Amino acid sequence: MAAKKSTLKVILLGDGGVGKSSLMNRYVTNKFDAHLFHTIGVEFLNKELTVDGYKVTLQIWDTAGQERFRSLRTPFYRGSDCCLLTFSVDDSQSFLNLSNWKKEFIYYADIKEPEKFPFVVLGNKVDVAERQVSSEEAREWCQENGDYPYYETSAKDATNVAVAFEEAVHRVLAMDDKTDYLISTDTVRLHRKPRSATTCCS
Ligand SMILES: Nc1nc2c(ncn2[C@@H]2O[C@H](COP(=O)(O)OP(=O)(O)OP(=O)(O)O)[C@@H](O)[C@H]2O)c(=O)[nH]1
Repeated sequence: MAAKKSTLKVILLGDGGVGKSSLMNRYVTNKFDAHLFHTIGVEFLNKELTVDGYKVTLQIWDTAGQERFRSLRTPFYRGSDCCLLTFSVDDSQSFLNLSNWKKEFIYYADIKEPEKFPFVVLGNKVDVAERQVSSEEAREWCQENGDYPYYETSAKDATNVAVAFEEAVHRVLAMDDKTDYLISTDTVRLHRKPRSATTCCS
């Protein structure tokens, strides 16, 4: 019997500065830092959640968007269950680059059936007044590329951040083969012992 898998790996990709680290930090720690340094290579954080009746440890991998760190990030693409393609709505170049990010991911993650792989697209920094990418343009791109879910997020004020990560989990769970490996909360029974008078031992 296959080992139970309760960890899902979700990877954030997109140009440097679009807000990948900020989105991860907002979701996991509910904090925002206006002066983050660029990521070098990759970093990850875990978050536990229950979606569709399944207990999941979401392992969120935040990658360095800057081109000079390409060779440091690509080895970590393999084994991803979902990819969050991220751009910033105030930076049209980051939107134009989504296709390159998708291609890079499919190649280095060695995805055999790209049309079946769950991508989710995030247009971040919607709190900023000067937009360069409209919601319509972004939705059109998502539709043409595989009907990907699209979320307009702000790591700064937390708009749509949790719902976007949860959608990533939904998308993975919707794939036939995944739920076999996850622990359904219906079948988990916690046998809690009565608390004893002595709570410490040396
Ligand atoms: N206004 C606004 N600023 C944001 C938002 N998200 C991130 N930022 C800011 O944008 C800058 C870059 O954010 P990061 O999270 O470091 O971006 P990144 O995509 O991880 O960048 P790399 O590590 O270089 O790939 C930081 O100054 C953040 O504070 C947002 O939703 N709104």
